Amino acid sequence: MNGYIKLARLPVRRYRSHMNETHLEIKELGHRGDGIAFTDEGPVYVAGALPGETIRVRMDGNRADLIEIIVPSPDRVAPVCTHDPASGSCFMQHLAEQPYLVWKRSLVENALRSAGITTEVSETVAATAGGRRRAVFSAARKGRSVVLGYYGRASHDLFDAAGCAVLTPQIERSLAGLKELAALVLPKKGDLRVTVLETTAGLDVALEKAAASYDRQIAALCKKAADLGLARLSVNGEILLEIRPPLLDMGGTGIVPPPGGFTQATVAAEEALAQLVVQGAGKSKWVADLFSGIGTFALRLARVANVHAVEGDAAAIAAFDRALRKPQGLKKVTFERRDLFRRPLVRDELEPFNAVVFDPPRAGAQAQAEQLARSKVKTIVAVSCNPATFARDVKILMEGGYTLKSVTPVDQFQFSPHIEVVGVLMRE
Ligand SMILES: C[S@@+](CC[C@H](N)C(=O)[O-])C[C@H]1O[C@@H](n2cnc3c(N)ncnc32)[C@H](O)[C@@H]1O
Repeated sequence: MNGYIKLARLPVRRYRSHMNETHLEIKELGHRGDGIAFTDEGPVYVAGALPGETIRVRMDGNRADLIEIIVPSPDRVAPVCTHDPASGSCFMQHLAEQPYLVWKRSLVENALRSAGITTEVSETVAATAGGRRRAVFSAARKGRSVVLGYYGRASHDLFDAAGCAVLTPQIERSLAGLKELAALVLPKKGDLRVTVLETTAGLDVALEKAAASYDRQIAALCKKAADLGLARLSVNGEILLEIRPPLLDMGGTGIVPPPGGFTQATVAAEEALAQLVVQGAGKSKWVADLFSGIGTFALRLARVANVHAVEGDAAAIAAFDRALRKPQGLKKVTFERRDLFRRPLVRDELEPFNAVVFDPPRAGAQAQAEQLARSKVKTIVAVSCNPATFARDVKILMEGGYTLKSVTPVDQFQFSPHIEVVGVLMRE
């Protein structure tokens, strides 16, 4: 009778999950960073587990929650930050640096293999030194307090970013003040998007999805921004305060990016990618830089070649235009705003260029790759943040007669499953 009462009082979920406990041996690391065990029922994915480990888990369909590590991997290390590893995208803090960089390279190798491309992939360039100078946070009310941070992995739980180990020290130090700033304009529903960019003039902060009534807070927002020593503050696309122009140095050319606009997340990655791009373009006299953003590559390429930059975002092109108005010692630079998904540069338009660089968003550049595959352009440098669409686009180019000369992964989002990649192709 006593036993029955005890059992009846057990929460049903705990009782059930106890029944689902089992042991697994992890054999592989998946592309999202999960350990994979192979069972009679198929593969089982376990977040936080590493190949070679024997673990006790609670099964949940083809996933399992890690309860205990019975035999740890020699590659397991202590996480560098105190946050729950499920917060943000820093899932891979438990893997030592060397096997981590090898895993990152395997993400590119596997994507190429899936597209039927076998090629040597260079070692991953670790480009995380100095920390993330651009970070996008969410801010929302949680009970009585305000949280400024990241969403957990596949969850709606917002984790506070305080103490985040992957940010630049300046951004990390500013988090408490930025939270106070965000609290002034939190929307009633949903969350505030807070983009922070460290520039040579200080932090450039863009708040988006702010409460429509933010007008009433303008004085308080400006005071807070000045107290925090921000270079610039924008709310819902409107620049409220610019104490100093938030300047970035793009290989010797100064540029003020649009509020909240795209930049590479770390200076180290920007420099590594740009170096691979400039090297890849080689001695080409005329280079097209497609999906050029604010000119991260174009401004560096223009030191040695004539450049035509093409970008879809009006604010990015306007910033690029402003940067060009100051004498910079650059070769001839032209630009156009154009939607390259709908209207890629066609074969005849590609004719004048000896080299083409493209760096599209995650969706890739299929339409542009199809045009390039029919072109006579000698050198193509494909830059990507998505190995799957990179492989698809490279395959299109190879089917059009290009030879893949090199593939280099660049790690800018430390501990995450994200990887940048640069491929150089030539028509021989
Ligand atoms: C990954 S970013 C690269 C930007 C730049 N190369 C850099 O490194 O800073 C991709 C760029 O493609 C632009 N973009 C997105 N869709 C586009 C489209 N359909 N046509 C043209 N540009 C587009 C974005 O605005 C963004 O600037």
